[in-house]
This record gives sequence, C-alpha cells and structure tokens, in this order.
Amino acid sequence: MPVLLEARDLVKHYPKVKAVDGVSFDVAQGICFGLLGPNGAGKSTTIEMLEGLSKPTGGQVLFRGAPLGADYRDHIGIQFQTTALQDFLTVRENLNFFGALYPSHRSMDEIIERCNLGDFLDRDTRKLSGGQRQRALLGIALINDPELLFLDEPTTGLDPQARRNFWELIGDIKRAGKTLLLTTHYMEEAYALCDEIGIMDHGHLIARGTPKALLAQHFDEKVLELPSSLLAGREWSFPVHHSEAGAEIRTRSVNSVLGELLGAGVDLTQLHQRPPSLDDLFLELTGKDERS
Ligand SMILES: Nc1ncnc2c1ncn2[C@@H]1O[C@H](COP(=O)(O)OP(=O)(O)OP(=O)(O)O)[C@@H](O)[C@H]1O
Repeated sequence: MPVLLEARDLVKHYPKVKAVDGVSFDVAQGICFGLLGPNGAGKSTTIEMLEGLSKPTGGQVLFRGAPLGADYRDHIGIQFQTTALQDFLTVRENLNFFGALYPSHRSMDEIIERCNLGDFLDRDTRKLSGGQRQRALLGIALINDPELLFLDEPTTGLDPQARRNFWELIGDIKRAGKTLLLTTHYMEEAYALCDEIGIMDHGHLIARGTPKALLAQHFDEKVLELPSSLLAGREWSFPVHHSEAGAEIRTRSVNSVLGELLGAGVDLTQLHQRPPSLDDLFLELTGKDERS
C-alpha cells in the first residue's frame, strides 16, 4: 500500500518543554495507525501537527508525498473533543451546521446510518450519553467523506459496551478503505483496532510495528500469575513482581519455575499462564512510574 501520511523528523518545542523531539513515521493507505504513550508523551501535539492545526518547530508533514496544501482539510476528518459540538443544537442541526462548511458533503442519511445516530437525531447535544456524543462527533468527522480520519482518544470515558460499539464503527470505516490515525490509552483498543502502533515517550517514538511483531520482538516469555500470598516472604531463584492484582513471574523456562514452586509445596490450582500483553510491553518500554 502506498504511504498516505508521513511525519518527517517532527519537532515541537514550547518555551519550557520539548513536547515532540524528532518523530518520524509513515502511515500506509488503508491502515489504522495507533499512537500510544503515557500522559505528556507528546501524542496530541504530534497529532495536531499531522492534522495541520499546529505548525511544527521543525520537520515536515507530507500527505501523498507532498507538503500540506490549502486543500488538505478537504481530505481529512478530525474527531474533535466534545467542545466541537454546538450546544443548544440537536445532533441533526450539528450535522447540517458542519456539513455547510464544505462545498460538497456526504449524504446525511448515510452518516446517520453508518454512525447509528437515528435514535437521538433530534436531541439537544447536551443531553447525549458519552457513547452517543462520541458517535455524533464521529459523524461530524466523516461529513466530508475524508480519506484520512484522526481520532484523539475517541473512547476515553466510555463504558466497555459503548467502547465496543465504537470499535465496530471504526471497523466498518476501515473496511470502507479509510486510513485512520488514533491515539489511545487503552492497550486492548490498540490491539483490537490497529494494524500498526507507535509508542511515544518524552517526545520520542521509542517503538513501532504491528502489535504482534512488537510483542514478539520484546517478549519471548510467558507470564505466570498467582495469588501474592502464596509466594510472599520466600526466596525464589526468579524475580517475582507483586501488585494489587497478585504476583507475576515472567519466564522463558516455565517448567523449571513450576518445578521450583511445586518443590516448595506451593498450591498451583490458582495458577494462570498468559502470553505478555500490550500493557506489559507498554510498561516495559515506558517504565512503571506514574506521569501527570
Ligand atoms: N500549548 C502548550 N504549551 C506548552 N506546553 C504544552 C502545550 N501543549 C502541550 N504541552 C506540553 O507538551 C507535552 C506533551 O503534551 P501532549 O498533550 O502532546 O501529550 P500527550 O501524550 O497527548 O498526553 P495525554 O495522554 O495526557 O493527552 C506535555 O509536557 C505538555 O504539558
């Protein structure tokens, strides 16, 4: 697939912070690319430069191999955060309001059907649930039938059901051949939706690839989980990580760990073995300290 969007050595410096410090990657046409990273990593700043809304301090954004032109906004859709909805207007009025900004736009009926807006079309946007609001914002982002859609943390704050409904909509949009670029804090979401992910930290892109390739590259281990109480207060030949959720052992030698546990009389009936997840990868790459 040809490259649709390219970040070339992007830099954004604010007076006191290097928010983005030399980020390069490309997004092939038709894929969903996910940008992940802890709070303050520089994801939103990067996406704003890619959207053409913020001017880079250095570097360049290329769309179809050329610098962004005046018509770029006709090719892209941006799912803005909630403030983009006009209060006191209904969902239908909002769609008409944003549709009028483009010389030609997609049929409202198509948008309403695709984003499942039928049940609350005539509701004041202040009275929408979180999931309905996100679907209305997605409808607005799709109004000009964009080739490239930007979604900045589209499911933050949604309950698991609403989040899954939203993923289905995103899946449909992908199957219709659109290219998507999203940021998210949910590793499960990145795994479900993204063909490729980039992990940012401190303004840098620190890893990039398909979720599966990244996991394979960083982990050839298994994770064994057990209640902490069974392992606490004893010396083991392998590292044990204790957290609220229980004790975790990462190992390439499952048999020898199990042998040692059995030899020490540990009851293994509650043992759970799983492959490493994107959450593990994220913590491994960006550290376990809390950011703000
Ligand atoms: N307009 C601004 N002026 C000054 N500093 C800014 C501005 N916008 C962002 N920053 C800083 O740049 C850094 C990166 O912020 P950014 O919002 O891009 O991170 P993020 O990865 O999107 O974080 P989050 O996941 O919390 O949304 C942060 O230190 C932030 O405080």
